[in-house]
Amino acid sequence: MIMRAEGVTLAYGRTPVVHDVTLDISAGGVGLIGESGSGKTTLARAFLGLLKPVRGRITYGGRDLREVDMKVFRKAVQPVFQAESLDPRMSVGRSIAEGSRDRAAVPALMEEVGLDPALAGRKPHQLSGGQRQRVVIARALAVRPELLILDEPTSALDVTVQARILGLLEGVGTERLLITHNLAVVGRLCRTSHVLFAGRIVESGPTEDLLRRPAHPYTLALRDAVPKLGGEPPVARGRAESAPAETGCPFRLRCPLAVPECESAPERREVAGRTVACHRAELVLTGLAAR
Ligand SMILES: Nc1ncnc2c1ncn2[C@@H]1O[C@H](COP(=O)(O)OP(=O)(O)OP(=O)(O)O)[C@@H](O)[C@H]1O
Repeated sequence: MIMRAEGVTLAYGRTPVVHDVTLDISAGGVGLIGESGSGKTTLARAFLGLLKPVRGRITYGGRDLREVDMKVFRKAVQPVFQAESLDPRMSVGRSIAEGSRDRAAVPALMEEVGLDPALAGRKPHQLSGGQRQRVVIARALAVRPELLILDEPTSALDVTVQARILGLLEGVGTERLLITHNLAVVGRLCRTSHVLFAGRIVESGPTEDLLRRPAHPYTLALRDAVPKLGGEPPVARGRAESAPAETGCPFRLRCPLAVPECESAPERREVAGRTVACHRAELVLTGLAAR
């Protein structure tokens, strides 16, 4: 295991937005899936050491992040955010060399991510969106990190370019935590996935199982939104506008299967090889819920 969140609660000021999250970043890729505002980026920031938990802890190599040498950590764990994060005034070659301070390595890195080294002198706006995203990946790889934390690395790209970037990431081999609202993306890159709703993990398990047979109605709604690659946020039978419930199951006001029992918060429990927080998981698994 590379990193771990143990009972982590994260807040901005006094407002908690991620609640009691426990998850391991282990080999094979880990996906964090949820719609806009579910807390994915907030959790990514905590894994990058940019936001401190108000409860629980984040560990790296088994040690609390607060005790880890940040110089070592900052190289080992690299963010891959959207290409808009590139400095517009800097040539892409300089951007790539920024972390490693090794200009000589730039051509090889550019080739590694499928970019012509002749483009090194260009500014980001002189490249296509897909090329810019490759620059962001090359910049992260320049320091030979142990783990990449990828936040919606392909959502700004059209579907064919998106597929090529996913192919590139598949080939890179560095361990990854991948954040996305798109289940199809984690299907390619992550062995294990966690589904986040309103700052809580509602389902965790092998990505293949989550995609094939979701156990939580929210995962089901996300999965059924998959054909709209990079498209709109998922809807659960037209009730997507409802705010999360403050008591009981947070999804219950949007859930087509909600019953009075859902007014009490469901415990996380093991069902069919995954961990799910839903009173109705067995019903979802039978497939009846999809009709
Ligand atoms: N700097 C901030 N200050 C206060 N609240 C914030 C801040 N950043 C995010 N939030 C709030 O925290 C919650 C989670 O936001 P977060 O950006 O983590 O979600 P997300 O799942 O990554 O969404 P998206 O896919 O849109 O990026 C939201 O309610 C958001 O409004």
